[in-house]
Amino acid sequence: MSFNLTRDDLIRSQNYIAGRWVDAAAGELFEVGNPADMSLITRVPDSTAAEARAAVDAAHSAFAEWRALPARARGQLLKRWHALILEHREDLGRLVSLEQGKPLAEGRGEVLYAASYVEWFAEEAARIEGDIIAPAVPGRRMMAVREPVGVVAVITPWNFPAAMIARKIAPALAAGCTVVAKPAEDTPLTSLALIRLAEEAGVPAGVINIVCASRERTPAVVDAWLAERRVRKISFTGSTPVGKHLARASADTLKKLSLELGGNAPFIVFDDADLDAAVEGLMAAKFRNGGQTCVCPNRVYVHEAVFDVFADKLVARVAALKVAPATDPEAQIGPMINARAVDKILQHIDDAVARGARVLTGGTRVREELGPNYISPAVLADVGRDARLCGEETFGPVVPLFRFGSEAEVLELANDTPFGLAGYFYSENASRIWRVADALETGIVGINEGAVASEAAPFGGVKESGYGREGSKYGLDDYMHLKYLCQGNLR
Ligand SMILES: NC(=O)c1ccc[n+]([C@@H]2O[C@H](COP(=O)([O-])OP(=O)(O)OC[C@H]3O[C@@H](n4cnc5c(N)ncnc54)[C@H](O)[C@@H]3O)[C@@H](O)[C@H]2O)c1
Ligand SMILES: O=C[C@H](O)CS(=O)(=O)O
Repeated sequence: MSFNLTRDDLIRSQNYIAGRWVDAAAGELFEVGNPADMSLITRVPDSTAAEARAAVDAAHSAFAEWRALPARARGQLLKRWHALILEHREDLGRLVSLEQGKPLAEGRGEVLYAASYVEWFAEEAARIEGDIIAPAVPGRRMMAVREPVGVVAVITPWNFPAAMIARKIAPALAAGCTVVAKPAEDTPLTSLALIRLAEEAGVPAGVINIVCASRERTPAVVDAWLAERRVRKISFTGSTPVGKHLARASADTLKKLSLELGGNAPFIVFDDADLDAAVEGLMAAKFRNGGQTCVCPNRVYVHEAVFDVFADKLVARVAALKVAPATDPEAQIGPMINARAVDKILQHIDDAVARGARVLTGGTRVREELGPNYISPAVLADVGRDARLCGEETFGPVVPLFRFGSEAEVLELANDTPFGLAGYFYSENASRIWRVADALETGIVGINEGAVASEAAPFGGVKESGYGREGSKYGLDDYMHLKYLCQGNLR
């Protein structure tokens, strides 16, 4: 199956600034490749601070009119955008899989996930309300109103090229903010296509602006936004080191921050768990996007009484996973995004084995006739607690199994990380469920469930996984601030 789109104009190769598709002033480009076979897809502008500032000029100029538009009118435009995304979901799904590598079924699924955020905030726009406050003294009226923060800089990762940018732009626009966006250098095309559809939906010029930049040029583009007082907020999804950099660098202008950062999710299987459900939950949580998600289990703790049975069940399922490019309709594990990712995953495996771990299945390069980015899904047993993968996100199809004895022991292990995004556990004991759910130091907890993503839920982390929440009825708060109005001298 080819990746021919029915609308090939959805493959954009320019920035979108002030309602115009434009090249970078210096005309420089960088390549966007297909991780499945390293072929060239297209080239896009390699922007500089000049393009970054032009985008801010456009967003700032558009802000007053956009925020003055009634929120329900903004919601109507988001609904039109949502309808266009659904109308083009096949093309968009193919574009996701083409540039990111995930199996096409996942690419299609991601587009629907992205669309669900646009729909959710189209509806939330109508519920932007404030409070009337009871005054303590006569002749006074008091209220709290919610206002958009202003121009928002959106910076997104490569692993969900549709959902992550939709999860930011939708609430920003619903709130009345305008946006300057920079997608990940590995996967800019889906973002450009989504913004083409927003343009078609009638989102006014300057409300959304997107500039592309290579890995080398990205710091200059983002630093220009960090220095801009007119940029009032940064909404970032990506690694914790970059998130920390943005937090430090935005301090001079005290920008509002949303930081959706790295994870190191524990996955705990208690001796009272439904083991078949736990295996299926782990398969769903771990191997989505080939293990390249921020909420993938990174450490799997199995009670010693059920370890061998669970490991056997798991290995049977993992060994059967099909590694293939997205063009293969039976693909379950696609290529990793790039060589750096493959190297890190293999280093984690080698380090664990060097410290005594046993490889029960997988963990090697495969399908090399297709390209260098394919790894067979791996299950490791008896991994040492000093292994690198205990402290670092593997971000790949590797399941390290650890034995544990008591609830207290495993909770100490699970929380022994600077990260706190997601955690999962399987138990059929009601009292234990609430003890463990309370004790896990994460922003998200899957209880007898491995697939927790939902636009209706507040998504975000604690500790060094960042702060802020995306999605849910709380999702607008990150793009608004409260203003207190006090009117006196009333008779
Ligand atoms: N919490 C979440 O919702 C979530 C979602 C997806 C990915 N992630 C995390 O993102 C990481 C993987 O994504 P990634 O490799 O794209 O992360 P990354 O931090 O390398 O890149 C994310 C974005 O930041 C940009 N960037 C990189 N260096 C920068 C710099 N010095 N200054 C400004 N911007 C810079 C990149 O170009 C990209 O657009 C993982 O840690 C994963 O856990 C978190
Ligand atoms: O990789 C990070 C994503 O936010 C995971 S999810 O799709 O939101 O679950």
